Amino acid sequence: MNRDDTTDTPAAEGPAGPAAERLVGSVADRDDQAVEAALRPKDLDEFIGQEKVREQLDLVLRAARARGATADHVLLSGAPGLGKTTLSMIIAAEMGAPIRITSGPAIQHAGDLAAILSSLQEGEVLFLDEIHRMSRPAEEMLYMAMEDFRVDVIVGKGPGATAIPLELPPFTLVGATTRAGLLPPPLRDRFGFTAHMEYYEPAELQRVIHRSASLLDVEIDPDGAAEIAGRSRGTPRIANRLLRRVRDYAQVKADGVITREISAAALGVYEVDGRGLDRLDRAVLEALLKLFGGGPVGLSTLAVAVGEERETVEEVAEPFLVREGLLARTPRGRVATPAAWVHLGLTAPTGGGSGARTGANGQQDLFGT
Ligand SMILES: Nc1ncnc2c1ncn2[C@@H]1O[C@H](COP(=O)(O)OP(=O)(O)OP(=O)(O)O)[C@@H](O)[C@H]1O
Repeated sequence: MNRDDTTDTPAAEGPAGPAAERLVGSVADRDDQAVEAALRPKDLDEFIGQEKVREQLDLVLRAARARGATADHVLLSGAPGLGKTTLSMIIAAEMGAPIRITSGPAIQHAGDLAAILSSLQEGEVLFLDEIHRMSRPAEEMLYMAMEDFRVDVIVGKGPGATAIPLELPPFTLVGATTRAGLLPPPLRDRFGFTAHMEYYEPAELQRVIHRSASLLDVEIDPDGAAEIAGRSRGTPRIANRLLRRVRDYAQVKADGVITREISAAALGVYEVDGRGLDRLDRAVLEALLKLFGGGPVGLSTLAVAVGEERETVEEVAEPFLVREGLLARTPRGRVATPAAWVHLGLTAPTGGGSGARTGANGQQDLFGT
């Protein structure tokens, strides 16, 4: 199948590749890792936004505490940087339990998982990031561990192999995934509580920025925070990263106080525009509008036009452009929406010549009639 044929929801940016190096990339870089620990909310009251998730989780944890029991297993899904790791640490803190952190790709053999599980303390929280990337044998071992707090350790090979049952202390598994749809149903069904984390509203990000600014001892006014929030792509990690770059600018070019003008000027230097698009996002949109009249155009052609790999365009630039309603993936190729023309300050061509107007399969009315 031609991959231009995709009309599905784009995947979140993956952990590797160009996404990891962008100022507006949602995956943590080295710099983020150094400061994130200091910025993480420590309990549910401090955790901003995600009201429903917080309310439901609060009930789950309170009930478990009242019963003197270990909390149910929790599955957190959502894009990178929305607070899954933070929430897992809060779960442990609220339960007064230690936490062990690992990830699906780190568990390649069932034996790796058996070693971790067998060393857990009673009530411990095991945070398994990217749980959808665990190996199959480990996944199957996890089924039994989650349900019966027991694993079968296989000793030996071939016909002589024997399974030695091993009892585990009760523990809480917190699984995190950017791709809940990739989890096999038997695994998904073993979580007692599942929460989907949504992108944050600008007002919530503004609160995140104020909180982080105060922890970093940076002076910021409400307009300055609003300006950063509007460019943070709904993601607290990006908001915190942009805040740090704006802080640098405010210190070097001004008196250290972050205002709307300072935020806009600083993020202008880093080529993050008013809506959070960066150089690559805008290059893709510009090519689509200026070279192809708004489309439809195939992904490969678009990628050549911007001098990038098609995977970079598809996985790094497009998800946000689609989410923002600036670009649509149609069976005939990529099409710019009216909002894309407005955002770049360009005028959509009139008449029937534009691909955007003549686009097929339900896209004809993108510009209205
Ligand atoms: N609700 C929130 N309130 C305040 N800060 C938040 C919130 N959610 C996330 N953050 C901040 O954003 C940063 C990234 O959060 P976190 O590492 O928990 O994201 P994640 O979803 O686990 O990302 P990944 O999937 O890449 O592991 C943290 O430093 C944290 O301080």
